[in-house]
Amino acid sequence: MDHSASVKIPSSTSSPLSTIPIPSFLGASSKGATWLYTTLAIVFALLALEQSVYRYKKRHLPGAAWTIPVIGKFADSLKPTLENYIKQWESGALSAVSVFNIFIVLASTNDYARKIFNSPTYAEPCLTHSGKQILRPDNWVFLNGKVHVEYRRVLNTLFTRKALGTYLRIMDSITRTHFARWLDEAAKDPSARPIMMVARDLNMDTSLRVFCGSHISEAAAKEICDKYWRITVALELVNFPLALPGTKVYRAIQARKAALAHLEHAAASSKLAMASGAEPECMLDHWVRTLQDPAHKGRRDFSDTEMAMVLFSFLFASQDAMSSGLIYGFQHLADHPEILAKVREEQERVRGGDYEKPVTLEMMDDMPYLRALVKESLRVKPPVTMVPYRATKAFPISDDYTVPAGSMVIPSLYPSLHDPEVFPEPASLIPDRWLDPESSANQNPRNYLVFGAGPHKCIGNEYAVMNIALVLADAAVLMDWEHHRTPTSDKVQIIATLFPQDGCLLKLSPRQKA
Ligand code: HEM
Repeated sequence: MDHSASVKIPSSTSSPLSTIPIPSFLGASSKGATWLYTTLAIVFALLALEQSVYRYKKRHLPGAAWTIPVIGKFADSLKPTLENYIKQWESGALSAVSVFNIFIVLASTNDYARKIFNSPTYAEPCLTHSGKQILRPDNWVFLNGKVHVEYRRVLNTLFTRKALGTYLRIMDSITRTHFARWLDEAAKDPSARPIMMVARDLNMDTSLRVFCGSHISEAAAKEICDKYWRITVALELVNFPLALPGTKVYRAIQARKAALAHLEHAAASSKLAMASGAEPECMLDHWVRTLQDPAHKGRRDFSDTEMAMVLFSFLFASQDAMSSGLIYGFQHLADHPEILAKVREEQERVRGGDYEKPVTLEMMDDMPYLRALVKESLRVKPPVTMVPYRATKAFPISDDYTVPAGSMVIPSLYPSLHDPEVFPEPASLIPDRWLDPESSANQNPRNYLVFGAGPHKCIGNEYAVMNIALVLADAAVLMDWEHHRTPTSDKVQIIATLFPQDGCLLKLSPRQKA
């Protein structure tokens, strides 16, 4: 008999339930309903838990009272703007956000920023949330404490004055080659064009030749340069959590693998060249030679992979920051002809009118105005606005707040560099503030956080200033450039570092001397 056709409800509920004939379709849907209600209850409980955890961690810090379920402020982190960051910094010395349930504490004051940089027992750099996946978790930059100090001690030998002198010659020659190409292109099409990508290419070419000299082929250098953009665009504060094929992080990891293979090959080639008694011509050669020196104290055995990972960490740390510094250097000089005139005056004095002569370190030492300009340009538009760290344990950052273990804790550099007490007219480009030893800028070196602070402070800071200064000095004597200003020239876009939104449109021509 088909029970579904006629259901008889017994008059007395005393009948055992098992005897009630339940239609098969109703049975399935009530099971489905149970599942549905259970799932909804679990989801609801998880969402409530998510909010409670967020509020528990945030405590009294400024920040949204509720977090958007699951994704939090993911949309903001995909499209970060300087305006939003400034709003966040202005909301308090410490403030909180959450993205994909990663709890983030932002520190805006100089004291808190320095405290994070200088508390290696509580916090370690994590670069971005996916930084370890892109760089590889065994990269030396993730070391901490004594092992980090010892590793860095060896790497410091790559930035001695003697080594910088060798690099300067390479930088000078690559820069001139690129400028000749820029001018050729400009002769064919004299319209103003964005220098964003050509400046990135110049920077990548310079880095690869300084690091690897002729141990890297043209084809390999081109492949690294072409693929590097995939790494840049993956450097969001927090990425989609899984590095699945097609995601930005996945593509960045593939680009890193390709770069590492070429850099390993370069390391092996340098070892062979140095063993055969060749003269050091690049950073790798300097490194191999230093390790062979009987007077060298410390580790001597670095595998090709380890050397490649160090060079990759340098590329990773410098490509975006240097490109940003260069582009704003060009834009600032174009927008301040009076400052460009002073740079040219100094070049004239130091180079004595001979613009073909390669620039030496001694000549650079004699260019204080140029160095002041670079320092100021990096202050006005610091390439890196903040440096993500991770709290390795509960971090009592202030008397009334402890950053929960596992959270991101981010020292912000921008507010210290735009503090009006230290830098009057903070948004204005005033190189002279660095030429007066008594100025508040020079009296407060703790505020100059362009290169971070503490044990992980940028190892390439002198290299960086020297390279940007050299490029701008060569540009000042070899080219004229006119900035085609647009409504977005002064607006900032953040793609890992800061760039003018319109890519900085320049009209280039060979220098017409007065
Ligand atoms: C304008 C250019 C540059 C800027 C603004 C810049 C800025 C920074 C900042 C803010 C940090 C984090 C410091 C901290 O956590 O305290 C850093 C770290 C680092 N930078 Fe740079 N940097 C630049 C160029 C370079 C260059 C050219 C190199 C290498 C040739 C380099 C290599 C590194 C490395 C390896 C670290 C990590 C150091 C460690 O963990 O011990 N940077 N940089």
